[in-house]
Amino acid sequence: MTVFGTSQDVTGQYQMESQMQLLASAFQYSGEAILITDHENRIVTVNPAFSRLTGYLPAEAIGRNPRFLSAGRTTREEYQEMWQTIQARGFWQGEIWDRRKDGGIYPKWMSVSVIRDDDDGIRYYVAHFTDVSAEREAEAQLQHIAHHDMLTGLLNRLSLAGRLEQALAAARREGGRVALLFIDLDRFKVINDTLGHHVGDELLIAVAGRLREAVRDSDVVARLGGDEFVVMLTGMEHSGSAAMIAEKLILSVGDPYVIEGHDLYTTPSIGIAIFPIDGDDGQTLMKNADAAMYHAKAAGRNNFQFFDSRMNDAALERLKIEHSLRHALSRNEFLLHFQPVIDVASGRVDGVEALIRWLHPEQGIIPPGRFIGIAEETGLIQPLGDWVFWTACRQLAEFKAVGLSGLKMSINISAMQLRNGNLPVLAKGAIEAFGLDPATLIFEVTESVAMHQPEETVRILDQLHAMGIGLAIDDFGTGYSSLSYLRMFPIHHLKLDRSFVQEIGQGPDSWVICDATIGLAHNLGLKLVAEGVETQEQFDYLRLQGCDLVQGFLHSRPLPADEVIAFIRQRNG
Ligand SMILES: Nc1nc2c(ncn2[C@@H]2O[C@H](COP(=O)(O)O[C@H]3[C@@H](O)[C@H](n4cnc5c(=O)[nH]c(N)nc54)O[C@@H]3COP(=O)(O)O)[C@@H](O)[C@H]2O)c(=O)[nH]1
Repeated sequence: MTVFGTSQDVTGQYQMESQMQLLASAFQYSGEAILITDHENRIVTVNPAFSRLTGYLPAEAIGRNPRFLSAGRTTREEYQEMWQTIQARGFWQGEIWDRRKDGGIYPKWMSVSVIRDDDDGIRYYVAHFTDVSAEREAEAQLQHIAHHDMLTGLLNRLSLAGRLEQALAAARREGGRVALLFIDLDRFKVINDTLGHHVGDELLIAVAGRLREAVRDSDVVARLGGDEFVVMLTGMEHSGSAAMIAEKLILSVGDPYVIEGHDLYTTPSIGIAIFPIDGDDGQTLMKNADAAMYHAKAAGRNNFQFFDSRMNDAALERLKIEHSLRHALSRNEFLLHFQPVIDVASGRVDGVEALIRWLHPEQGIIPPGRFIGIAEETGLIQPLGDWVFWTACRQLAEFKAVGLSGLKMSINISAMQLRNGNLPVLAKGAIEAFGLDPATLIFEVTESVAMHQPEETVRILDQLHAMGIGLAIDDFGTGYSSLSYLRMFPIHHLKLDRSFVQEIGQGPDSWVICDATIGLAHNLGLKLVAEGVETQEQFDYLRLQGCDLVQGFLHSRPLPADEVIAFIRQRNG
């Protein structure tokens, strides 16, 4: 069979068609929204990704000018610049804000290209775009993290430094004042160490909220880390305004907190430095506010202090002590002195209180008032307290060995020692190692430590009591004792703080607290020990009121071991 016909080469057409199909699929399935407009910028077509992103179907978009998508956030100038670039270069890329059909606005990253005809006239504009909200949110979050404290949401140290520089620049220009209030929470470490970091964190969040509420929105509140905060005040007429705000912060932060069922208390110590009086730059002001804060701590905490140039010497001194304290234990620089406790009725020495002394190689004897607080804040009180305990027990065994059997040894126990759970084990070890009678050991816990976390204190004191160890509440009258807890503590002694003893004879009501405390102790079946008895008048009054035991310079200062042995032998015969 013969076939006649003509043939034509369709390869080019075929290639063109398959190219078109490929482009159509790319348009159809592109993940990026694509919108094509004609030379008058009327929408000719949109792809499915456009509808998914904007919410508009093709029929709702075609024929319209794309400006209907605008969120109204991109400025007229920005659009003008975009069009100028498109006309001049045939291409533009950038970010603009649009609005979806549902009203939601979003930033989009868009590229616009021009397609020209054979005569170089504009035929189409092709725009590709994607929603970049997620990227912008992530960036904003990173910015937030970089400038804020993650726990409390307050500004961080970095942002504070920036704000401080701005405020100082404005104050220099306009002749204003800037106050920095450096705030450190008193005994926060105890809460953190005893109730755990999650409770400590909640407390910091609550404190941050109170600080924020106590000042104006325009004032800056920042957390530097740990329990350190800074409030920066601007636009003050005089320094008195900073004092008023500090007072307000003390009241607000000092109110009780209820966190995870615990009633918690903390107070702030605040140091104030003011531009231009206390420093000309941010760094100096921060350093001076910090020094003033340490001064507030030293002045009894829960107060504020203005910076004074002499404070830098004190801050330096504190730093030096903290530094050398870290090595003092391994260098064997501590020793114990013992202050006799006198039985009022018999006049005999009933026991002694172990009091630590630091024999500093350059400064000589440093009293505990200058380093116990630092040891508590730095955590060094734990090894130091263990050393005191062990050394006092060894000394008690030596007292017994030289014939002073039955003598009692009172030992001060810090908050951290009380709560870390190790104390009963340590006590058992020492009692066994030195063959001590547990009843000759008396642990002294200050009233504020005991009342800070009373349920926990009861639990630990119960364990020590069960071992036969005697317990005393120290500095009684200076804290805020709840009588119901006092009844629950398995204690044997109340130690009346020396500030009340020293008031005896000083005025018409000077005896009231002494009398009431003696009465309270006896009603609870406890012995009352009066501390700091310095005069015969104080002693006579206390004896008359039925005080059981006294301790003070009238009878003896704290003495080294050999001297206290001689004192007891002479006194007890
Ligand atoms: N956690 C520990 N704390 C301790 C330890 N050793 C001491 N301390 C505490 O340090 C504070 C100051 O103690 P110190 O300088 O030793 O003063 C004691 C006495 O010297 C002083 N005192 C005694 N009698 C008088 C007096 O008649 N007048 C007067 N002005 N002061 C006197 O009182 C201090 C004893 O106080 P107290 O413990 O409350 O009985 C002090 O708080 C110590 O507790 C330690 O090893 N661990």
